[in-house]
Parts: sequence; C-alpha cells; structure tokens
Amino acid sequence: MDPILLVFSILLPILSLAFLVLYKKSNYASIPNLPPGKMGLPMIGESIEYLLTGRRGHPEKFLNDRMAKYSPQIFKTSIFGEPMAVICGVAGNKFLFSNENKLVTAWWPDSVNKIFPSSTQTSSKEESIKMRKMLPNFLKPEALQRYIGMMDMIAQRHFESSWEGKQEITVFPQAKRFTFWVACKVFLSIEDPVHVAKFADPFNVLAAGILSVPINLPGTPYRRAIFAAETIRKELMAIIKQRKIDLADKRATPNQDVLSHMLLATDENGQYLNELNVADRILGLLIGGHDTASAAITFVVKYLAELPNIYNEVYKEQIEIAKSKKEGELLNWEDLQKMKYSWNVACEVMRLAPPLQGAFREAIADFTFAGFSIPKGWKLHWNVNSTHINPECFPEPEKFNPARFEGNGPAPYTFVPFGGGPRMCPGKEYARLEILVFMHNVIKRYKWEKVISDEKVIVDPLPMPAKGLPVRILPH
Ligand code: HEM
Repeated sequence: MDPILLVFSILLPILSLAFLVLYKKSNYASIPNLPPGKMGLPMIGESIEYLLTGRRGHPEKFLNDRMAKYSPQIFKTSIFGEPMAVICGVAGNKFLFSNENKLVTAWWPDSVNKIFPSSTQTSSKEESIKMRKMLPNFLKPEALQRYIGMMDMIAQRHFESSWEGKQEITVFPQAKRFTFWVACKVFLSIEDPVHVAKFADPFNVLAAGILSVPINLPGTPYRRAIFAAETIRKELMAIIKQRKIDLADKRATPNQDVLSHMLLATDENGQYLNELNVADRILGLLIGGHDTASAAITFVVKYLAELPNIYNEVYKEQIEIAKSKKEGELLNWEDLQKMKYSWNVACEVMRLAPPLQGAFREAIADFTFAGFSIPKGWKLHWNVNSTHINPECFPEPEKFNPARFEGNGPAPYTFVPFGGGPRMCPGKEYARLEILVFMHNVIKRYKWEKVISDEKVIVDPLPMPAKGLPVRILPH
C-alpha cells in the first residue's frame, strides 16, 4: 500500500475517535451531579488501567480502588471510548437487572456490534428481538434434557481420544475442544472430530478479535475476526439450507438438535424465523458458550488439584452415580439432579474465578442512582467482583467454601456469574449440564496434580492460567 495512504488510513480512525470523545466530553462536562470518578485521558480514558489490572490477574483491583476512593455504589470512568458509570453492589445489580428496557438496554463495545450486526441492522430488528425472546425456549431445562446422553457420549470420546495414555495434558485447550465438540453436536448435529476441528479454527480467530481495538486494517485481530465471522456465517447458512431440505424429506428430525428446533419454531403469528437470524443466533450461542464454559471447567480442575478434601467429596458423589449405571448406560437428567455437591463446587469456582467479569448496558433515559445523575446515552457496567468478593455478601470471601450454596444459597443479586433479570445468560442451564458431565467423566477416571505449582492467572478478558494449566494425570 502507498505509505501516505497507509499513514492516513491509520490516523483517520484515531483522529475521528479523538474528535468524537472530545465532543462527547465537552457535552457531558456541563451536566450537574454526575457520579464521582475520573474520565482519564482523552480517547483512551481509563481503558489501559482496566485492561492491565486484568492482565496482571487482579481485575477486582480496578473496581475496589475506585469503590474505596469514590463511592461503594457507583463511580464514573471512561472505557472503550465511552463515558461509563460502574454500578456496584447488591443494590446496583438489582437496579440494573430490574430496569432492562425501562431505563437501560444491552450494549456491547463497537467491536462486538460490527462483528454481530444482525441485532442492530438486519432487515429485521424486530425479528432479532423476537428471537431473543424465543431463545430461552431452545435452552430451557425441558428442552436440554434430551441432550444429556449426547454430552456424556462426547465426553467419553473426548477422554478416549485426548487424555487416555497421556501422562501430562494442558487443561484449557482440552476443555475448549470438549465444549466445542458438545456445542457442534447439540446445536448442529456435527460430530465428526475432523469437521469439528476444522470448524473450530475460525472460532478461535473470532474469539481473539472480538474485544480487540476496533481498527479494521489488514492484519489486525479485529479485521481477522470480521472475516472469521463471515466464514462461519456462510458455513452456517449452507448447513441451514441443507437442513431445511432434510427436514422436508424427513431425513432430519425436529428434535435432533437446537437448529432443527429453531427452524421449526413459529412466533405468535405462526411465522418461521428468518434464516440469517437463525445463523447469527447459532453463531452467538457457539461464541457465548465456547470460552466461558471452558474457563469454568479449567478452574474446576485447578481448584480440585489444589484442594484434596474437596476433590474427595466430589469423587464420592460422582462414583456413587457411576456405580448406579449399567455397563454402557449414559448419564441422564436424574443423574445430574444428584450432582448437588459437585454443582456447589462449580458455583464456588465461578464465584472466585468468574468466566465473565460482568456486562454492559446503555441508559435509554436520564435517571438517578444512589443520588447521582446518569444521562441518557451513557454506558453502564455491572461487575461480578463488587459482590462476589465482598465480605458483606460472602463472609471470608477468599475462602473456598461450597457450603455457601447449600439450602437457599447466597442472597439474591450477590452471586451473579450469569447476570440476572431478563438478560440473564440464556446458556446457564446448558453450561451447568456440560460442566457436570465433564466433572463426572474426569473425576471417575483420574486424579491430577498441577505441573506449575504457582502458575499465574491472567484475565484477558476471560480468566486463564497463564500456561493453560498443565497437569500430570494419574488414572485410578
Ligand atoms: C459458565 C459459563 C457461562 C457464563 C459464566 C456465562 C455468563 C454470561 C453473562 C454474564 C452474560 C451477560 C449477561 C448480561 O448481559 O447481563 C451472558 C450472556 C450470554 N450468554 Fe452466557 N455464560 C456462560 C455460558 C454460556 C453458554 C454455554 C451459552 C450458549 C449455549 C451462552 C450464551 C450466551 C448468550 C447468547 C448471551 C447473550 C444474551 C443476550 O445478549 O441477551 N452462555 N453469559
């Protein structure tokens, strides 16, 4: 490329972003009664501190420092080039989760919106809203029960092909292989490991670019992510077209996977969903469920390696269930209901190592919270750490104690790894099933120990042991 053109094409987006930020700043500087806090440098805001505290393994530091300095309920900052109010604690979570579509609506950084344009600009904004409403139907416990045997079967194949005969494995990439294989089977009936592995490549590129700096230039992770999303969308559209033919010819069945279920679902007017929207929803589910559930599984393995007493209790529960099964019989819904202690352990893992740090909203009206004004258009952030490691919500928060989840469990709005209210993660139940199926399969086969005893954890944006958690595996 011509060097002048290259310099120009780099400078132009930066200058326009700077102009936009300065324009917004001059606009909000005159608004009275904004929350306390600082907006940081023009354009960059406090994004660097936000990202660096995560990469150093302590994302809670960004939050705790500001809650201590300004207010435990709310502070202002600027990240992703946007003025933002961070709303904290139980009252903050309750406020945001209860005001969905009244005072706030979902918002994602620009990089995410451009990669998933269907929710903002397709032929069908209403179609997308309709789909969002219908999504929980495809992923509710009643709908998922029929997939538990499939998950168990994939887990068995995964352990045979990737763990058996090895002395050492790195957990995170293996957890990703497992969750992606399950997703391909449950959503799309793809189970051939070669096809799954090929399909996984563009997902890894997409995951790496989705929260990167949104500069659409050759070679940037962001541009690669846009191309990867297009490649996946094309493949999904081909699968959808073929599936429609197969359903009409009765070569595919209505209940075989989530795709069939979506294609045959109708809204209140008897209308089928638009194909592009189905493709984008499946893409959203594959992305939403890919790294989050793998991170949860990786940290379950990590904590079980570090806490032998907890390992022993999970082992006892799972081995009882394994003994109750006939040779070759797959796990079912009743078995999963018996895994209470194991799920309490997984919840305690997600309290201390939440796969997502929180999510964002946009104010759709002017409002006040904790006595401070939030102008329409401001972005809002809720963050798990303002309650998960708060001693008022969880006494001795640094202690690993699955008993916190016994009985009625934690108080409302304190334990929020999946969010809350109408926008709560639609994949929560699916995640519960696949995490438990993995726990059952790993613990009945192995004990394990960490190869690097003091492996650092980084959060970028998901938490991850820096080397992916290598472990030595010891078959029973
Ligand atoms: C341990 C695993 C998981 C965790 C901790 C998690 C957590 C979350 C959180 C915090 C949100 C944002 C909620 C908000 O905006 O307030 C979210 C959204 C979402 N999750 Fe999950 N998730 C997990 C697994 C999954 C799985 C397995 C799927 C798919 C099957 C999934 C699909 C989605 C989707 C599609 C959204 C966006 C929903 C929307 O915009 O309305 N997630 N998740």
